[in-house]
Amino acid sequence: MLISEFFIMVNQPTLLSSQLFYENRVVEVTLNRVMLGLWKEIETRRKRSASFNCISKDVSYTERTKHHCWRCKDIIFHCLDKAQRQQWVQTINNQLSLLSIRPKRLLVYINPYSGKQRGKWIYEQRVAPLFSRASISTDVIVTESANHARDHLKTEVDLKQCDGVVCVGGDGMFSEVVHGLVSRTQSDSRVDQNQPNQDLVPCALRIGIIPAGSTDCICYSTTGTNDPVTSALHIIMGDSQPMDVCSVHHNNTFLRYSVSLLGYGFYGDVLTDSERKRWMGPSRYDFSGLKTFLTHQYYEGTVAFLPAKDNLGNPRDKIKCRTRCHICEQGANNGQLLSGDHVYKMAEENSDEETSGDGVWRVIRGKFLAINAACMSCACPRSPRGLSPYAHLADGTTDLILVRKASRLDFLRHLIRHTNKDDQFDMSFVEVHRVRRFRFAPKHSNVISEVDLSETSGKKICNQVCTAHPNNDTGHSNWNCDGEILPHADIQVSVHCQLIRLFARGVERGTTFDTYTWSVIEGSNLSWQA
Ligand SMILES: CCCCCCCCCCCCC/C=C/[C@@H](O)[C@H](COP(=O)(O)O)NC(=O)CCCCC
Ligand SMILES: Nc1ncnc2c1ncn2[C@@H]1O[C@H](COP(=O)(O)OP(=O)(O)O)[C@@H](O)[C@H]1O
Ligand SMILES: [Ca+2]
Repeated sequence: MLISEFFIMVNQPTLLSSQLFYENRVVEVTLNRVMLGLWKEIETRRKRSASFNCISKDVSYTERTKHHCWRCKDIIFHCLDKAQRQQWVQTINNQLSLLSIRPKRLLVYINPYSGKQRGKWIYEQRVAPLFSRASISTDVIVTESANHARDHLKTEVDLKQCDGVVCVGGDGMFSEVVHGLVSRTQSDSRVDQNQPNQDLVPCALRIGIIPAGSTDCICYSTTGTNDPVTSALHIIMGDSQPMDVCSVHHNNTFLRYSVSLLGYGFYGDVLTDSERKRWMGPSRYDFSGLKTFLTHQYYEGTVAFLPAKDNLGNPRDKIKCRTRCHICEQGANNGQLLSGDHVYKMAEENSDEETSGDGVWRVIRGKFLAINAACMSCACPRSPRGLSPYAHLADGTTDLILVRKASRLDFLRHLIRHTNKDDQFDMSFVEVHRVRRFRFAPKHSNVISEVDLSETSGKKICNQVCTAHPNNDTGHSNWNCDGEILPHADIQVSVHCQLIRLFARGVERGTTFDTYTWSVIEGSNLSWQA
């Protein structure tokens, strides 16, 4: 069982301090009140972040390693006698019983078809042994169909019987769990999800993600990596990261929630095409991405948005969302989602402003290759800085990225910048706004494809992909909502600040503070050798 997170805080009151043996040396080990485990020894100079865990004869500890990954390691302390051992075990157990942040009972959903279909293996081989080592009991459900987890959470589960919900899979599986938990919380509180301006009730249970999917953007953006063991250790340590959720409505009817990407145009078309190629696994996105890029379709429509307050920075301010982010704290204090009725209409002009109860709406009309809303950075292995590198996990805003009609070459330059350190927003046809709400209305006429076959050497490929393009008939794209296709192009979106919490701590800074962080885990049979 993981007892606590331990910090080296020299002035904290000491609960227990003894000389123990470690690797044939005498070391001074101190346990302090604020769950402080100071392995004082001569070796504090080591300055590694770690947490240790007493299991059987070993003390195991988790250690932060490279690239935001955490690992479990073992260490053996030897006591002078049984009495000393008993004293340590007793004191640690007492501390353990005081910790309520660490989950003891988890409900686990595994999507066996996520990503490369290794979800079950990953859970059984890499995660379950750690949970059992930390004395966490689990109810494991391998899903049998899409929406199995969502519907189970919505209607069947006694939420009081568990301390958290874990999903093993990709962003789609996480989205299922979010829908189940958020909808259940609203129906238990008699809140009507169909009202776009309704304040929603935050979910009580935290959600853990064990990454096993195709994109794993939500896991990567909230931990800094897509490593299953790291995610398991964040769950065991009881980390908590609040997260914003966007609600998506069409004509005052609730459609879906979104926590990462809402993308119309390019990302909507990539998803629509890729759904027919699920058999290809994660590489379906590369194939459909190339195909959609060659199609070079643009869409006409009107975007209206309510800008965020100034104290929440802007999408190009270079302030990254990191553990204990102060911008997210501001967002929570602002109470970003203000209630009340807001009437706004789409302007016919290219750009306009409309006033409503809680601020000035801006209206922009144009032809767009992509309209993306990133409620978090959307960092993932394909794009390590993400769609909007300075977006925040829990500030109550989303970054609205408008990519206007541009040449294919310019669009390629823009896309490539998602994969390196260059600024993808520093281009004349791209604009980005930090917003609390937005609305999109497509132009109700067929959009003519901009493809000029004569300008590309890949004429033949281009010809094929254009004729096969899914949306040429309607002139509309689809919205990609965390990897699910939305049935309507005309949507209203509101951000709900910190509606859910994850077993994560956000992306950690690589500062010396982190390297001083220690934790201790304990097993009931702690038996140090005399
Ligand atoms: C020429 C190089 C172009 C490279 C462009 C790379 C840009 C990548 C940005 C990715 C943002 C991803 C945002 C997350 C989306 C996921 O929610 C969604 C569903 O994931 P999953 O459930 O795991 O399948 N994934 C996608 O929509 C895939 C987008 C890939 C676009 C190439
Ligand atoms: N047992 C199942 N059979 C089929 N589809 C499922 C099952 N369980 C979940 N799903 C659905 O699979 C889709 C993709 O899941 P996800 O875990 O995101 O994988 P990937 O990252 O590969 O897209 C989601 O829409 C989810 O609702
Ligand atoms: Ca946000």
